[in-house]
This record gives sequence, C-alpha cells and structure tokens, in this order.
Amino acid sequence: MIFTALVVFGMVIIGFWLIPRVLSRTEVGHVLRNKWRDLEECFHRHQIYKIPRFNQQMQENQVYRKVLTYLNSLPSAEDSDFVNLFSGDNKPNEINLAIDSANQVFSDTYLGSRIFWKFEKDCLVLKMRRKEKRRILSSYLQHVHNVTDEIEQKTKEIRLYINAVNEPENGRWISVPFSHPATIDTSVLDSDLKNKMKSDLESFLKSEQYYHRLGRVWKRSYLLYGPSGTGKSSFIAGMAKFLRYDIYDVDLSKVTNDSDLKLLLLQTTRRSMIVVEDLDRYLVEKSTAVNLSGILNFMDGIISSCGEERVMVFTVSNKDQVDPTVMRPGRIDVHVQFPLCDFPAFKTLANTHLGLKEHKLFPQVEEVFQAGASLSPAEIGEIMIFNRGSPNRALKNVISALKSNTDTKVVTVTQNKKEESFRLTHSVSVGGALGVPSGLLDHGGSVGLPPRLMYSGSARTVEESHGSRSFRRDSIPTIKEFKKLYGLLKTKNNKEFIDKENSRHEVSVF
Ligand SMILES: Nc1ncnc2c1ncn2[C@@H]1O[C@H](COP(=O)(O)OP(=O)(O)OP(=O)(O)O)[C@@H](O)[C@H]1O
Ligand SMILES: [Mg+2]
Repeated sequence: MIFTALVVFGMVIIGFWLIPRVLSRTEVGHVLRNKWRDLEECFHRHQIYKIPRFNQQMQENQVYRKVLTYLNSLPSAEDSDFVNLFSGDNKPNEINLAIDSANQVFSDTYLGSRIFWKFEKDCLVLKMRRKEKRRILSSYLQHVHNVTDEIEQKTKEIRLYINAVNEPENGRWISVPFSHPATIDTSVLDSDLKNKMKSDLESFLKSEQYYHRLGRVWKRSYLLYGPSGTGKSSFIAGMAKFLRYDIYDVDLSKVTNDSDLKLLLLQTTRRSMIVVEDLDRYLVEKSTAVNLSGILNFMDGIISSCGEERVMVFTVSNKDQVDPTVMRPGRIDVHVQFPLCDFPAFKTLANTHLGLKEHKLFPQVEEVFQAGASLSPAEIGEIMIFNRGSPNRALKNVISALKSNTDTKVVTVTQNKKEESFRLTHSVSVGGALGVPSGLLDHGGSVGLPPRLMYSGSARTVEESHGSRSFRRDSIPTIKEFKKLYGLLKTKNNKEFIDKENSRHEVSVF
C-alpha cells in the first residue's frame, strides 16, 4: 500500500516536472500555446489597420517599408516558422534573416498590450484590442518609427558628397559610397581624447530636445587643427562612421559666391557631416569667392530649418592664421589638436604597423625624440609601411629620418636671413582630402624619409612658398633643396607644437 502510494506520488512529481518541459520543447507545446492565445483573444473586440504596400500612384508606401524593417527585428520574427535567408547588400558574406509572408502571424508586446501583425495580399495588417487602441496606437507607431530609424541608421551605407560645378540636373552634389577604413579607434591619438570625442558625439546624437528647448539649431561644430599628415582627415572619416552620417565635403574653391554656399547647405540632408578642409588656406590665400561673412553665416547655420542635425568639421594647419571671429564659442564648439608624433605615438605606430611592442632600438628612438625631433604620424607611418618586411630596417630608417630632421633644424638656426625668409604655409602632404592618397609612392627613395616625400612631384608635395624664392607647383626640387625646405618647415612646426605641449591633445568644449 505504502509502496503504491510512493509510486503514484513519484509519478505525479515526474509528471509535473516532465510535462511542462516536454510542452515547452515540442511542437505540441507551441501549437497549444498559440491556440490558448487565440482563444484568449476571442473574448476581445479588435481593431484592424491595414497598411497597403503601394499608394494610389503605385509608389511604395514608406510606412509599409518601415513596418517590415521593424517586424524583421522582432524576436518573434526569428522564431517564426518560415524565415528567408538573404546575403547582405553591401557585404555578400553576411547572411540576413527576413520574415516570410506565408500565412504567419507575428506578435509584439508594447506597454503590456499584445499586438498582432500579419501579411495579406499587398498589405500588412495590424490588429490590437479595441479598448487599448487609444492608449497605445499613436505611441506604438512612433515606437515602430524610432526603432526602424535606428536600424536604418546602423545599416545604411555612408556616402561621400562632393560639390560639383554646375550640375543643375543632378543638384550641386555628386556622391560616391564612402568606405574609408579609418575609425576613431585606429587614429593614433591620446586614448582619453578619443573617448572624450566619442562621448561628445554620442551625447550630441541624443540632444535634440535639449537644443530645441534652448531655441538652438541642433548642430555641433568641430575644429581639427595641426600640421599636415597628423591624421585630421582620417579622423573625420572615423567620426562619420561613428555617427553613421553622410559626409558633404565642401570644396570652397568651387563655390561661386555666398548665396551659392547657402544653396549647398540647403541641399544637404539631415544627419550629415559638413566638412571644410584647410579653411585657413582659403582664408589666407583668399582662394574662394566666398567672403568671411559668407563663411560665418554658413557656420552659424542661419537657415536653421536646413541646418538641423548636422555636424560641421573644419580643419586648419595653423589656428593662428584664422580670424578669431571664425572660432568664437558657439561657432566652433570643440577644438581638437592633432600633434606631430612623439615617442608614445611612435610606439603605437610601431605596434600597429610593425607588430612591435618593444625593440632594442626603442631607447635610441626615444633619445632622438627627446632631442626635439619630430615627424608627422603620416611620415613615420609611411617609413614603417615601406619597410614592413624588416622592422629593424624600419626603425633604423625612422631614426635617420628623425635625426636628419634635427640636424636640419640645427643648420636652419645658423642660416642667413635671406634663407630664413622661406616660409611654407602648407607644404608637405602625404594624404589628400579625407585621407585619399594624393600621389604614388616612388620606390627610388633611400634612407629614412618616405620615398613620396623625397621624390614625388605631386601637386601637393610642395604647395606654396612665401618670400624671396618659390617653387612652381609642378616643379620637382632637387633633393638638397627639398631637404632644406623640409628642415625649415619642421622647425616652424616643431616650434609651434612644442610651445603648445602643455595643451597637447586638448579638447575644449565651450
Ligand atoms: N594620428 C594618426 N593616426 C593614424 N594614422 C595617421 C595619423 N596621422 C596620419 N596618419 C596616416 O597618415 C595619412 C595621412 O593622414 P591624413 O590625411 O588624415 O592627415 P591630415 O592631417 O589630414 O593631413 P593634411 O593636413 O595634409 O590634409 C593617412 O593614411 C593616415 O592613416
Ligand atoms: Mg587632410
């Protein structure tokens, strides 16, 4: 008797333990759950909304597209009976899941209410309890819109827009997909600075209400300043990728007047980054038809309705040459300095470019840096890339390049006044706009300096000189002349940047 009672008791326990598990893991459980939900819904009156795929003009209904994106992101979509697999649009190796319209119902939960979606011929059907529609309908649709926006923002292809001269049929901008490999993390800069920049950008993205409460245009402006080859353009690429914003790269030399600049701004879209590179050069050389007030108005985004949700980025080599009104707080919100390479930055480059964490030549490199030598990260990076097959040779070449830089400086100090009047405003460049290389490597180079710097005659290699002598843009200077110029340039850059050592990697948020 006792034995039978124990057996029954054991079976009841096993039954209670086993049945829920079997039901939760088998098709039977799934079907039963669905049937129970259907039964539950039978006791409620429902409201039905239809979202047609096409409008009366047979154009795609944007709401339909958004809802479809939203439904694909729901966990119930992943668990549904049929799922389609597609390769990614931009990444063919990626496999994406997409819901199948075959007679399936997708359920969603919002503010405690259950909502059902299903496909019908060329439309999506939304079903919710009638008594709940007032409470949740509009905020649910807003929620769908927000989630979709976020997904689209994350997955959208970034484009680079360039202002063309007179292309009225296609608008003033022409665009290409932007696939620059640089990110904020790959920039060799102080990691604290990079984190500050990331959180600044992140907080900008979330600040719409804040800006509007203050009656301000929702935009933020950054000034990236530092000598050529210090990574400003690459950083812009990283910022755009971080924000997932399109880039509008304004070439001021192609802008015909102030109103043309306004027109360009009008034709940019929300969530974009407007970039003006080398602003100091345009202002000093007056090589643009836009005058200072035109640039100031452009920076202020006076046409507020078309200046919303924009990030503006300006780069300059020399901040001191820029009219202070351009940089007043509010017009430029954040200043970021891009310094020449120092020893810690060199070590990062050695690690990323050559895979070296330590090396017996590092103390020697440090010594040369301590003696005041410096090159841009671009110059050092080029030496490393060129010699990447032999880290030893790469380091030796970096040392000789740095030493020749210091030696030339010593010579420069003793040079007569006439030679000192050489002054380059924007002279050595290894990267074009947004880091697109502007010249081909010439492999005939010898020690240290990257061959491109030694031998390239590309337009940007020696761009301008002020003073008693000048090189034509297309002339190729002799190595001796070039080194002389190069040394003089570095003296100027070093002085500026050593003077500013205390404010190194400054981010000032006004
Ligand atoms: N701080 C850095 N971190 C990583 N890479 C860098 C850095 N500085 C320069 N480089 C590399 O050097 C090349 C040139 O850099 P970039 O064009 O961004 O410099 P820049 O400051 O914009 O120069 P310019 O003022 O001449 O336009 C790029 O390939 C970039 O990857
Ligand atoms: Mg640049």
